Amino acid sequence: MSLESVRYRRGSLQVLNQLLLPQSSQYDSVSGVREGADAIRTMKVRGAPAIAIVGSLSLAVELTSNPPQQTAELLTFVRESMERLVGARPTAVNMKRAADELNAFLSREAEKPGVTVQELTDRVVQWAESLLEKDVRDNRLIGDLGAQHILQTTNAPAGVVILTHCNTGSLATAGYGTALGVVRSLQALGRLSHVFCTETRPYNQGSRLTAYELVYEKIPATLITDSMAAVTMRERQVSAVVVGADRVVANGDTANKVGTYQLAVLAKHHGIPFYVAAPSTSCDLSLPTGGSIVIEERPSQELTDINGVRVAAPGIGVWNPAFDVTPHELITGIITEHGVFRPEELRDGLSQGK
Ligand SMILES: CSC[C@H]1O[C@H](OP(=O)(O)O)[C@H](O)[C@@H]1O
Repeated sequence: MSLESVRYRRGSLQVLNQLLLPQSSQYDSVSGVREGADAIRTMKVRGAPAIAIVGSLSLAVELTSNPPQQTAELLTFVRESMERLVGARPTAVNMKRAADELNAFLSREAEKPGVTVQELTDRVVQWAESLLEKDVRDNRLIGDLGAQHILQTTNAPAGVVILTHCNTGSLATAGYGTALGVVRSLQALGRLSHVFCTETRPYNQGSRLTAYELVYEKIPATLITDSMAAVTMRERQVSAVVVGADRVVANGDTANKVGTYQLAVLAKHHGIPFYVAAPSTSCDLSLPTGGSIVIEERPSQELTDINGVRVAAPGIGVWNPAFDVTPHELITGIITEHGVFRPEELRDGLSQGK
């Protein structure tokens, strides 16, 4: 079984259908933007960085197979395609950032004298392709910087114990992962004792995806239910909680998988450091606080049903937000590819890292 969420070569994009994991490892072809948006909306593909990468590559494959003949047509197609992709899932900022950056890039390129529509199309495709390598590079930096920081600030002579939530590994990114990247770097240093991963109801990214990644890489780990987080922190010598992010805003408030906020409250209560691991592509400094973040609400069946079988009482009301916002006061540090910052240092830290 493979841990690659995406398989891409120019003109061909395949995504690992994460709805079928861990039972089966099936790659589905994505031939264009509509299929890319559907794969994101249905959560075949998920994870803030992976959403932006698959969305952008779905545009690249469509442009490769059906290149516009006029520059004006290209500009309109790219703008409308990115709007469609951004609309697939609203909370993670990565796809919106990619859309804004690509539209700005293309506008600048289109102003250059004598540039042809084919040259512009090629530059859009190359721009999308560059996201793959950049994401893996960023994740390895996040992993190494986060591991070093945790080793320097925690006393864990027998090895570090990490509690993590949702899936933030190779299945949520182009590879290596963010919070799971920190786990991988600690493991590579021989300084990881154990990982506790939460089930992460209702989509079960923890039991289906993170557990799959940890077993695959023979990283010592234990699956717990979301409701076991408090007793695990009290009785299992957790050194640090490390989670991912879908949108970190200017004051450090962070939207992440629902259940993250309560982990932060529990970590505070138990005196355990709480870290958000996220690339700068998951940061949105245009929003001053987390109150402005749109929280996606998903179909009630994702909560009431298991494998298509209803387990909740018929007729009960359902609230199924996919994310919650952790206030910056509960966050010890934000681990980025530019460094580890306290929430109040984030804006300056990112601007200096550019
Ligand atoms: C590497 S960030 C992954 C981030 O995205 C997940 O959300 P979803 O599975 O709904 O796309 C979750 O919030 C993770 O922390």
